[in-house]
Amino acid sequence: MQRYVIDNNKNTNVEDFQMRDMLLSKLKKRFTTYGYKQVRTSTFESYDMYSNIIGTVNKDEMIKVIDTSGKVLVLRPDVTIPLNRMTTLNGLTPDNQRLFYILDVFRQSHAEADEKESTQAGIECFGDNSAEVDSEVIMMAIHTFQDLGFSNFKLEIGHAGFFKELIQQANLNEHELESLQALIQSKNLVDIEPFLSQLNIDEDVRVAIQSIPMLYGNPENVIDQAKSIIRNDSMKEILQNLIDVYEILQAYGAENSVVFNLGLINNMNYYSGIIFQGFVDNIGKPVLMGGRYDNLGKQFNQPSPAVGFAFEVDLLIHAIQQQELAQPQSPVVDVIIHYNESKQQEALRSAYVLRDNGLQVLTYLNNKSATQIRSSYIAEFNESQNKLISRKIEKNFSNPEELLALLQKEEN
Ligand SMILES: N[C@@H](Cc1c[nH]c[nH+]1)C(=O)O
Repeated sequence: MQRYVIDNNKNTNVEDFQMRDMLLSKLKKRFTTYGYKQVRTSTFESYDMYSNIIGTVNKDEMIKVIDTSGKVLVLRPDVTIPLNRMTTLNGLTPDNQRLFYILDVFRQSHAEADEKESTQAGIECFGDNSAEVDSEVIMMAIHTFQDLGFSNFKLEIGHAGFFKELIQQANLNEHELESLQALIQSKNLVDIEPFLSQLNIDEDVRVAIQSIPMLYGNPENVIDQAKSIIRNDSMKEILQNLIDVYEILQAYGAENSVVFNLGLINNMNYYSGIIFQGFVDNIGKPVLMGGRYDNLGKQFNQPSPAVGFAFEVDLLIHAIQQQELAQPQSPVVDVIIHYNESKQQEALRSAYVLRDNGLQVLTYLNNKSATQIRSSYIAEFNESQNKLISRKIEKNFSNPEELLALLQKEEN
């Protein structure tokens, strides 16, 4: 028989779903405490928009669909771009400056052809380009990592402009630039030197570029080292921006969670300022990416400073499972009611009252087996008595209201 399975490992079971739901509610709660409001964007986007915008997802990685009128669409490959378009076109209001989303994005890289769909939980903050906002956004990411129980996570902070400024002085063609970016990204010190020597660039620019992969680690050390390769005022400003952000992170008490990496290069090319990636143990890829992208709005004819990030939810789940950070399994329901036929009316009325008060209830006639299902309480209705049982108590009650009162008292 044909097995119509497209993506086997995406068929998650109920337990995985519950754990995912718990994770998402933690993320939502945290984002909300920083004043962010949830939004969504359309699943279908115009292919033309993505192909005309500079610095977006690689065209080959987008998943295209054709609608009934023959128009080419793409499945949402990124959320930052449509949200940026939405806010720049609608104009900034107090309500749309701080937005968050939990949405699927669709991309298919050649390296990971099976992965087409992943969930991102992200935030975007529009309308302010201060170091305070950069730091607050980074702090929010750190706070979220802490909520999820990761003890050993790191945020690597860099700057999209630092590398770009240096590179401009080297006059590389597109192909050379791509190769150099790949070498720097993989910190391939062995190959960088010969690669740069065969290009026609100034000696001191070459030495400066060569030192970029080493600009990694303790922020204070990196800042000191970077000072020695500064070549113009823009680079000086960039370094000052990094210093400012670091000082504010120190004020938050978050300095131990960050390292500086001036060789950091993010996938998206729309970044113009500070950029960052988040890492946890045993996951070879960043589980979080973000940064400042002040120039993206200009492509919708409306400049708008903005900064944001997105967590890769599927990678987070993988990490949580690996590190066994998920809480022990919670009861499936609050109360299981067992009843005899003679007590049916009383038992079902009790179930109604409890459910009406927000409790999760399952009912079983004549002790029909429900032993597999975990519940915090069992309520028994039989000829002789009505009894509420939990690990801690065993108490009699005579009507639904009394049962509810008992449960409420126990929970307080
Ligand atoms: N959209 C980016 C993440 C991001 C959100 N905001 C800023 N950057 C990505 O998919 O990598």
